[in-house]
Amino acid sequence: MALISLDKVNKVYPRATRRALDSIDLHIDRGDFVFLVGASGSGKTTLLRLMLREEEATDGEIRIGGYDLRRLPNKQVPQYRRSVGTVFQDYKLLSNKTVWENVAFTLEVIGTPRSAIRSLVPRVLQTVGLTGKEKSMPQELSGGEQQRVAIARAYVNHPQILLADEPTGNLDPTTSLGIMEVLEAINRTGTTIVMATHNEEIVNSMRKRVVELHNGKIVRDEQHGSYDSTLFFPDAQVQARSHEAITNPYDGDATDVVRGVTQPIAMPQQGLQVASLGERNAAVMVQAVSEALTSGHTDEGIARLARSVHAGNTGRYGEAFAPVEQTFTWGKGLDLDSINKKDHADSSPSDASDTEPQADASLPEHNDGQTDRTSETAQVTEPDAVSEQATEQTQAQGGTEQAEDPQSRPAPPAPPTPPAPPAARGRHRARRKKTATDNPTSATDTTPHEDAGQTTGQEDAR
Ligand SMILES: Nc1ncnc2c1ncn2[C@@H]1O[C@H](COP(=O)(O)OP(=O)(O)OP(=O)(O)O)[C@@H](O)[C@H]1O
Repeated sequence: MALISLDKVNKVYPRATRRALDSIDLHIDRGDFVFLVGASGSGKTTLLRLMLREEEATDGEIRIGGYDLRRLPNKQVPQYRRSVGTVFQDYKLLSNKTVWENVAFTLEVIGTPRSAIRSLVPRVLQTVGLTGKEKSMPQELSGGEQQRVAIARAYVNHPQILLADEPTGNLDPTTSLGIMEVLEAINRTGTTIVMATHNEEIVNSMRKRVVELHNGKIVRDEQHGSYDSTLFFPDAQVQARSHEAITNPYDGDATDVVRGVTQPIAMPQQGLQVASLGERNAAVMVQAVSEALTSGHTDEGIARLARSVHAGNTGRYGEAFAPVEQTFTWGKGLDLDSINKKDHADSSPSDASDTEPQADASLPEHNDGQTDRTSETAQVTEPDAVSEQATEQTQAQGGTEQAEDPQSRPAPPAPPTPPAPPAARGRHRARRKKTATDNPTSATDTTPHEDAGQTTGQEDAR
């Protein structure tokens, strides 16, 4: 039975003149990775909000992970949401807490002991490339950094499902690549991911299942799909790009579609001395994602995306992205040596070495075998010692310090001019949402969620 089942779902917002969702039938199996695509206003966010039970369907059935959302009493909604991680473009970080505290708070709410939190938070932050930013407040972070905190918070409690609404919106290609690396690693731990996106390069590179919405209806549902729909925009350019996305880019023939299917990673159990369910979930998840990112196994989709980023592809719509060489890389990241090697190795196009880690990404030993579980409501603050240690570690690795000095980098090549979109595709033009990057106060003004994966009302009582 599918983990996510929607049957004949309609959604009509109050005062709306048409259905935001119209007779949606959608079934998603456990462990799937699904892209939701479609023009602005086609219903992607509405679909995600129904799955989170932020909105209720007007008609139809929604069953997710054993919960019947149409009949779920409001008092059980927070419990349901604990099994769903969310990464939405408005970040939903706790504006009055540091980066450290934002991640720690999520762990704290699921019952992770303080000792484990102290051990886990640095590892989580390292995984998402935020070592050294522990003491920063959300409003002191860039949009990409805020998004990474949101991802860190979303995955630490090992959700069954992760809903992501344009998690790479407004971010440069390299940062987007890092986010996709982490999402792909999370998916390989068994978490089902549903991600709405306008990012053509990501969809075409990853070759996951693609569900396209148009005026609230599902008009396309393809395994290993591409971004472009030839169904509604059957012009020659769209058709050619769609064919190219599936059959050609960079690494051979269509059989790569099959090779590109991600293999699940074993969730590590050994060597972890755990005291509580919350601690076990968080520790296992953090270790699994870290190992997925540092294992040397590169997912084919991520490798294609890395090559696409390296090639300077900015997507159909040619957003003015910063060049790769000027962008702080994280996750496995890209480094110039690998890129240069790749340039000279086009004779072996399936080589995925672009995405090898730049530095020793091995994690510190996990030594939190303590069982001194503290009160679930204990305030977890950022230990200076750990923070300083993390900063020193970053400096030793030449991480942020080096990357933040663009002067030391060679001048980047000018990115290629993207093709102008055909007139018929105007409705699919990538849309810039207003985010914390555009308006520094927007992240801080966001209404918090009620549960652990998101902001909860509990922190207000602190
Ligand atoms: N709270 C609301 N009240 C009334 N109408 C809404 C509301 N939220 C969304 N809509 C409408 O529902 C339709 C679907 O919107 P939705 O945000 O789901 O689209 P989307 O595909 O996510 O768009 P985008 O790509 O721009 O984020 C649109 O016509 C929109 O105007």
